[in-house]
Amino acid sequence: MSTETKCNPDLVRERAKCTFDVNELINLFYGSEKATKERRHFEDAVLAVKELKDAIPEEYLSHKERYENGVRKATILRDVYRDYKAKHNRDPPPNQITKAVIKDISPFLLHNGMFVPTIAGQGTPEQQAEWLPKAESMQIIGTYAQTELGHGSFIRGLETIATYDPKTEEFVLNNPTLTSFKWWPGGLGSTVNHCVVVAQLYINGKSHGIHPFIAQIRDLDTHKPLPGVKVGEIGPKMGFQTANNGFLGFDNFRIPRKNMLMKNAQVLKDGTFVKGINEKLTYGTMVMVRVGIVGDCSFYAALAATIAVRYSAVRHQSHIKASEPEAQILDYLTQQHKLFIAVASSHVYRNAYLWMEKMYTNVMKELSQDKQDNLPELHATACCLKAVCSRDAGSLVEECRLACGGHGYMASSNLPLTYGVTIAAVTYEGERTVLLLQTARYLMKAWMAALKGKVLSPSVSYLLNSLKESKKPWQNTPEGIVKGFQHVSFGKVKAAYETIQKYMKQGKDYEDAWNLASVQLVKASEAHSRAILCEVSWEAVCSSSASPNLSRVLQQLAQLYLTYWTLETSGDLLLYSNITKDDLIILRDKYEELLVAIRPNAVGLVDGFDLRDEILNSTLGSYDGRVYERLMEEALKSPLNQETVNSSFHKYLKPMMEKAKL
Ligand SMILES: CC/C=C\C/C=C\C/C=C\C/C=C\C/C=C\C/C=C\C=C\C(=O)SCCNC(=O)CCNC(=O)[C@H](O)C(C)(C)COP(=O)(O)OP(=O)(O)OC[C@H]1O[C@@H](n2cnc3c(N)ncnc32)[C@H](O)[C@@H]1OP(=O)(O)O
Ligand SMILES: Cc1cc2nc3c(=O)[nH]c(=O)nc-3n(C[C@H](O)[C@H](O)[C@H](O)COP(=O)(O)OP(=O)(O)OC[C@H]3O[C@@H](n4cnc5c(N)ncnc54)[C@H](O)[C@@H]3O)c2cc1C
Repeated sequence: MSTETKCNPDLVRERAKCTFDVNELINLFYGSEKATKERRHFEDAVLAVKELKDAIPEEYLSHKERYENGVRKATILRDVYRDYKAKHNRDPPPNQITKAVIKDISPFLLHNGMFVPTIAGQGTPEQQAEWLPKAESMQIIGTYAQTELGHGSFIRGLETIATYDPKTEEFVLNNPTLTSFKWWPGGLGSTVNHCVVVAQLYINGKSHGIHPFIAQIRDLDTHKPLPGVKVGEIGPKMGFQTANNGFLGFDNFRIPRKNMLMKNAQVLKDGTFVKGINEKLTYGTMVMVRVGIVGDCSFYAALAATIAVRYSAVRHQSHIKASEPEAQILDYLTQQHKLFIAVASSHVYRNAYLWMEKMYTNVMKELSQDKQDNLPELHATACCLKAVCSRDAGSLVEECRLACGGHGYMASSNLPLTYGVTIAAVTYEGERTVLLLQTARYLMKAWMAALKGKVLSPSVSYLLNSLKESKKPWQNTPEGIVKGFQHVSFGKVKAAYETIQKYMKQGKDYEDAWNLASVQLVKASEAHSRAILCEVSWEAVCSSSASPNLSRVLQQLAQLYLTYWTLETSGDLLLYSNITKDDLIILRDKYEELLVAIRPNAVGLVDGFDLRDEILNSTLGSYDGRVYERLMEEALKSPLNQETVNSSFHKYLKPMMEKAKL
């Protein structure tokens, strides 16, 4: 029997309506038919491992049990990765199967996501040769320990100290205050035995800024903290329950000189400090992860959209016309307005990620040739896209959850957990406002260069064009809208710059003027991000190799994104571009037409994300649409349903009722 015949009939009908080839979309989204095959093959291999299946839903486990189950599954998953590599002589293809296995966040996320990359990116060839084989094969497990109780954003203010002792050729690590304790690193709580510690380097009483050091913190056999190490877990959070975030403090803890990662700056045996070519290269891992987070945002938007769109196709409630049966809630235009932007945004973030990945790879290549010219552009762009995509993705996931009504509030919908995980990215790897202000620094410099008629980097060259060109009449085309967003960014950058100048003319120094203009600076960075997202995604759609049928739908999605944000930010466009009220009315109508045009393909579009049921992990979103059956099946797994009468009845309820009779 085919899967289709077991499906909810609404979903069968939806799939029959689809005007494009879903497999073509899947292959386009993931790169190629080969990439799809390899990814699915790997996912199959993981899901075939019986031990990775959970007996009961994670939510019924205690904090400790949940962590232990997470570690158990992460180690099995690690074996599957290793076996795949041994068999195929290459890493497994990019995939999201960890989400099907760990459900929440792996206690190894920081090992793979930051510990290994930091050794690779910040270590000398000798250090890489020493640490990488051990780390990659999991002989040692590590994390990235930077944030402290007192400082996360302002990393120059970190208080962990590494004092060089030339007599023994060692660094002495200390956390002199409570606020200097490391706080947050994933896996630190109970999992890792090593970490990259970011600390202030002192030589002969002189500070040399922050640098990364490798420290072994637990015994490899007993796992006990080494003498001089105080380490533990920070407790339950809004999400990330299995990430095992921890705290760490050192008391005169010695590590050899070779444990400072010295690709950028070095400390010689005699204590001579050799400065790197650019001290900000020490922040390299964060830049890489910020790029990766844009890709993650695409995944989370796709996951939430898949669940909410499928559910909305299955769910019937009320009537559009009294004479007709109860409507699928997906037929309400308000529902389409809530959901289709999540589908469209997932594609936008995916294209932005691929674009950023190219920029990242180019800059890394240039850095290996000691060329740094494009590093500021990479940093500025990664900061603002990470900031804007993570916040937007969080809001989209929450909107999808709300769009599922009461059932969206069930843990078994997987939308609450997904929200907790998605929204965390607004804060980690650089808090949103702080990162937008980094981009604003870059924009102010670009603006000053533009005023002097200098050539600007590609991502900000529109500032120069907008400065040179007189504003042309608004055009209600995608290209016209992209230009409009560039005008908004131009206008906001100019206004923020002029506000700083105004305060300085009033006698304020630059720093105070900056702070007074910072709300505008943040808005300028947001507008710059929106202009990039619109331009990059529209160009990607126009240059795609999709068939005419698919291309039409992808263009509709991209236009939906452009139109949605035009309407959302119409005040800005009225202020800074030549858009008129009439143009906005035309675009409002166009937006509604787009929702109606996308509607028949809604289920096909989310099927095109190719997220299997195990990854969705949702009663509401599975491929077959057996929503109500699954809700009931999951409810019956509650421990409270494993007994007819709970002991609390005899202990509390009955005595209470009897007391009440007296
Ligand atoms: C291609 C990639 C492909 C794939 C990616 C692969 C994997 C990733 C995949 C997915 C990701 C998902 C998960 C990953 C794993 C982990 C995530 C989970 C947990 C999270 C971990 C963490 O949170 S770790 C801690 C992160 N902490 C921060 O982000 C701190 C934020 N703060 C800062 O970065 C800095 O303090 C600051 C930038 C805000 C300020 O620095 P400061 O030294 O004070 O600088 P200023 O004096 O303000 O001067 C600024 C000048 O320096 C330039 N600058 C700053 N940073 C950089 C940089 N990184 N690169 C280059 N230049 C930089 C800045 O532009 C200024 O220049 P001026 O010319 O204007 O002076
Ligand atoms: C789930 C999760 C996982 C994490 N994992 C790790 C990890 O593995 N390793 C690690 O080292 N860290 C980790 N972190 C820490 C994370 O990187 C920091 O929390 C983050 O960088 C924000 O720093 P903060 O907490 O100091 O926020 P703060 O800087 O204290 O932010 C608080 C408020 O102050 C504002 N603010 C701060 N500075 C400025 C400024 N200059 N201008 C304007 N406003 C400002 C912010 O905008 C924000 O509104 C994790 C955090 C989370 C939530």
